[in-house]
Amino acid sequence: MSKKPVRVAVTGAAGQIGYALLFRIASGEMLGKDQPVILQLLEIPDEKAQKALKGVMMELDDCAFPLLAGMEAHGDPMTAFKDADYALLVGSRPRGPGMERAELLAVNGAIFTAQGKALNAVASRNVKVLVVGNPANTNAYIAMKSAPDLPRKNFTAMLRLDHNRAASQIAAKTGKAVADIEKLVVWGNHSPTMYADYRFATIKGDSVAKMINDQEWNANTFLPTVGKRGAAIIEARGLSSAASAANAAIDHMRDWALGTNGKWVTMGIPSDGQYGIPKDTMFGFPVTCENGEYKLVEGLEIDAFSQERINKTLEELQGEQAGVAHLI
Ligand SMILES: NC(=O)c1ccc[n+]([C@@H]2O[C@H](COP(=O)([O-])OP(=O)(O)OC[C@H]3O[C@@H](n4cnc5c(N)ncnc54)[C@H](O)[C@@H]3O)[C@@H](O)[C@H]2O)c1
Ligand SMILES: O=C(O)C[C@H](O)C(=O)O
Repeated sequence: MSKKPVRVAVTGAAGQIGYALLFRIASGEMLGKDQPVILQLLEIPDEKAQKALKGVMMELDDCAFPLLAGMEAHGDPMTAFKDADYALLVGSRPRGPGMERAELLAVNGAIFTAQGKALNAVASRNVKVLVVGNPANTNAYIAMKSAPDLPRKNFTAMLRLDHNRAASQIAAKTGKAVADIEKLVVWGNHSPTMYADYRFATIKGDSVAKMINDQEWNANTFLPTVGKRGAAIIEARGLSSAASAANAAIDHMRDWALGTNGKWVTMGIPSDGQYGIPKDTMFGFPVTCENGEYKLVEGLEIDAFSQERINKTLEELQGEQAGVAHLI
């Protein structure tokens, strides 16, 4: 007996990340090789964008994906999000060279007010929402606050690209396999203030911190490399990350839906006050996932260096949050 299709809404479906994302969702990489999907694709109600969306849908058709049970093109979130079980909110403007992500709030923030309201009105009550559009943490906060009838825990921000980047840097430094890295976390904001923390990380049971044993490398190479990787990619590509971002979105949603078997991953989630992070702050935390729910890893020791880094990224997030009060 095959599973009933689930409805997956993706915004910005004709953009860079959308193009790197949709085919992997339709192939089963996000929700499993036994889970049929109906794609509900949202683009701006502009002739050129809708035409580009139709082109993407033609290519999806031409892949003859067995799991693609249906596809819809939309220009209005109120129809795009109807009965959505999953919503990947990518649609928004990317930054260019020399910009900080927070500068995008002026053009992107209001998108997430409207889309949060639409999710609140028409999506499944159990909808899992991932905000990718930058600045992701604050846009996820806006969407969550615009959807008062949906559980707060349904709304998340993408810190998984940062998590994957940190793991890749640690693998390179230690010469070990990236798949063997456990108990890694990236705290805070998807911005250069993020705090990639390998103090608890292990590789086949051995401490990563002890393997590396180099606080200077940690503070002056590892942290800035991970924190500024987005800008480095824009500098190199001339465009912001897309395939690696799509990959992170797949990882985030797959783990949330199908579980992590006890492995820690990083998700941007609304704080309930743990680690001194004020309630509702959309913050990168370590979580494990099981039965479609994430669970915060609590009780981790926060030393003076870590507290200083966490305070810095929290202060930045609180500033962004204060700056969008008019959008909620
Ligand atoms: N959180 C992360 O780790 C991460 C990683 C990479 C990119 N991003 C962000 O993701 C966003 C998208 O990046 P991209 O490279 O795909 O950009 P892009 O410009 O290639 O595509 C964005 C698409 O969104 C559409 N769009 C704009 N406003 C929309 C709206 N209100 N509703 C629906 N669609 C809308 C545009 O028409 C466009 O097709 C940017 O904000 C970028 O900064 C975040
Ligand atoms: O850096 C950007 O603007 C894109 C994205 O957030 C990234 O981290 O690659």
